[in-house]
Amino acid sequence: MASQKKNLQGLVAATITPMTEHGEINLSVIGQYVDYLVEKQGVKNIFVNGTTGEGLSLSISERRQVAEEWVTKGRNKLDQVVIHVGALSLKESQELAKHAAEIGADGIAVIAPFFLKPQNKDDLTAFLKEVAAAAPALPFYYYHIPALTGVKIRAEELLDGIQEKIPTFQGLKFSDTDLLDFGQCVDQNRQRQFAFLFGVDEQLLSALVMGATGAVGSTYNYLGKKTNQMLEAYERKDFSSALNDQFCIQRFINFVIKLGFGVSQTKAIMTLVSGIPMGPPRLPLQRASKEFIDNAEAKLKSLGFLSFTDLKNGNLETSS
Ligand SMILES: CC(=O)N[C@@H]([C@@H](O)[C@H](O)[C@H](O)CO)[C@@H](O)CC(=O)C(=O)O
Repeated sequence: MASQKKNLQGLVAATITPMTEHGEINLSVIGQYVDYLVEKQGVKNIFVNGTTGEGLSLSISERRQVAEEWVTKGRNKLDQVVIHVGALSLKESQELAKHAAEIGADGIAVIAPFFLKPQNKDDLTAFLKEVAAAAPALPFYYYHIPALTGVKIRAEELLDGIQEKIPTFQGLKFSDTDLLDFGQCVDQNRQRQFAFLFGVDEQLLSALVMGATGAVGSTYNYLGKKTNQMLEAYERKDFSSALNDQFCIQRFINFVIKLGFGVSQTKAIMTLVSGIPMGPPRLPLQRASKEFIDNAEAKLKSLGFLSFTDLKNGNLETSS
């Protein structure tokens, strides 16, 4: 059984994997990154080696090193460190799950294998069960991100009876806009103590209404403070303030989505806002353009997310 840890709730930053200019993982800035999240953004939970962390673009050895560094540097500073251990190979996924347990992570998460795909709920459950069994003392989260995996099995369907198959099942990270599916996951599992972590940052307020217990996302790296403000307003039932905060966050995300927004752009924005060099993304992703960074910076400033005094001398190498 999973050890009784306190529930994962509130904001969880989907961490970026810092890289050197030569494209190697850069562990040397992770300590600084932990302090930034805790002190500047008020974010004390992290999700490592997921989409934002380019987990699937790293070698197994790199994933182990990155996970270990976050756990080590986060000790006594972070509340929970969840490691994404999903992989196409069951064996690799099990190795990473086992490793996460050995290094003292607080939980593991797994996406659906996306090349030779599970055809139905039973196939997917069978895969997840084998991974979870490799770390029997760790809380297990299913990471639902159908737009990227192409696996469209509804989360509601997957959750039906899952704890009988996977005793360590602890919750769902739901990175999709289907609020019917999300709402039904919550509704049908009210008697269970699952964590329902929403993964579409620009729609978090709607998901809170639907019963989200927390959120995992890329923007909490640099908009954590603003999003925490929204969560606090929601908690005290000040829905008008919460909506204003969500709209403000949406204005930024809407703006960058129109410019073209993904992991590369997240790395550039985080470098700009935190001053910690995140480096380039790994191929096939390309660096964010200088034009994108200039526009994003202007928008951050106009929305009050960044002032001139906040700007550090981040390494803003760009493609042009
Ligand atoms: C597709 C994608 O990357 N989605 C992000 C969101 O945080 C997303 O960047 C945000 O909602 C802006 O659209 C997260 O759900 C991903 C995530 O949690 C992860 O990096 O594992």
